[in-house]
Amino acid sequence: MTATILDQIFAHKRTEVERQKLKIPQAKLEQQLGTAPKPRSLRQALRQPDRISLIAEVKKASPSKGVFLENFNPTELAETYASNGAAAISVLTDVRFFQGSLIYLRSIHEHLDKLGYATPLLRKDFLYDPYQIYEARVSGADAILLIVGMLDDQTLHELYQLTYGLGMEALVEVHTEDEMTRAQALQAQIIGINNRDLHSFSVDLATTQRVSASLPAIGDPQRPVLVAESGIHGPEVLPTLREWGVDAILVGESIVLAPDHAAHVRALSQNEHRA
Ligand SMILES: O=C(O)c1ccccc1NCC(=O)[C@H](O)[C@H](O)COP(=O)(O)O
Repeated sequence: MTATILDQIFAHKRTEVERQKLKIPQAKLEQQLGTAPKPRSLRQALRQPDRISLIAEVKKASPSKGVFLENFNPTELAETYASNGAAAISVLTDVRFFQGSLIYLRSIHEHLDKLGYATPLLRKDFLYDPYQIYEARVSGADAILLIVGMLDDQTLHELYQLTYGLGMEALVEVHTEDEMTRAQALQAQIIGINNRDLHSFSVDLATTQRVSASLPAIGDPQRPVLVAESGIHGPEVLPTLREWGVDAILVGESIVLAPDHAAHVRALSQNEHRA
């Protein structure tokens, strides 16, 4: 049987993490916690009564589509996002398949901090080991991604607890109704529904509507912050997503491919409506 790209990503991630642990042991990361920047709340940034918030992604490449941006400048891109209304910024840190880096996360944090932007940063990667949560925290992440489909319940629970224990928040990503049940059992406060099937890469926006059906009703204080992820091209879909109770969208490809990044970020961020 041939390994899918997702299998290859997971296999390589394990090698990468083990190699990294030899370079910088976890104990060393733990020592750095005292001087790491204080995390900002992703949840607060995303739940706005009058609009759908934008998490804009710093995405140079993807395993399904290859390189999007040849002249890729992560700090410049993040500045464009922050200055044009993005509520939060997702930074892909996977090296091999997305051409991302933890160094980008650190430099974006420092750059935005210098400019006075407090936009929360999400470490977007395939996280399965506590080591990666410490790495995220000392590199300036305010939140991390946990993909339910790649974790057993015990690991999911442990990583979730560690994340909040370190002062960060987790975007808990699901793609199916079963995964949503597991995210709800975790009492996840921020749930992302990925419209992209990570096995076939096919994208269907209706996944958000279908998979969110079991959440508490819109307006119920128990309802988690709901993020629709992937496959969002323009602001024309925002009214529909609003009807489905979506609080935020996570967008990468359509922003980095837009001829004018700033204009596209503004178009996706400025969608005020009556609360
Ligand atoms: O983007 C991919 O092709 C991909 C392939 C395999 C695993 C994950 C993948 N993407 C990660 C993401 O979740 C997206 O980067 C993110 O949701 C933004 O999606 P888009 O707006 O469609 O770039």
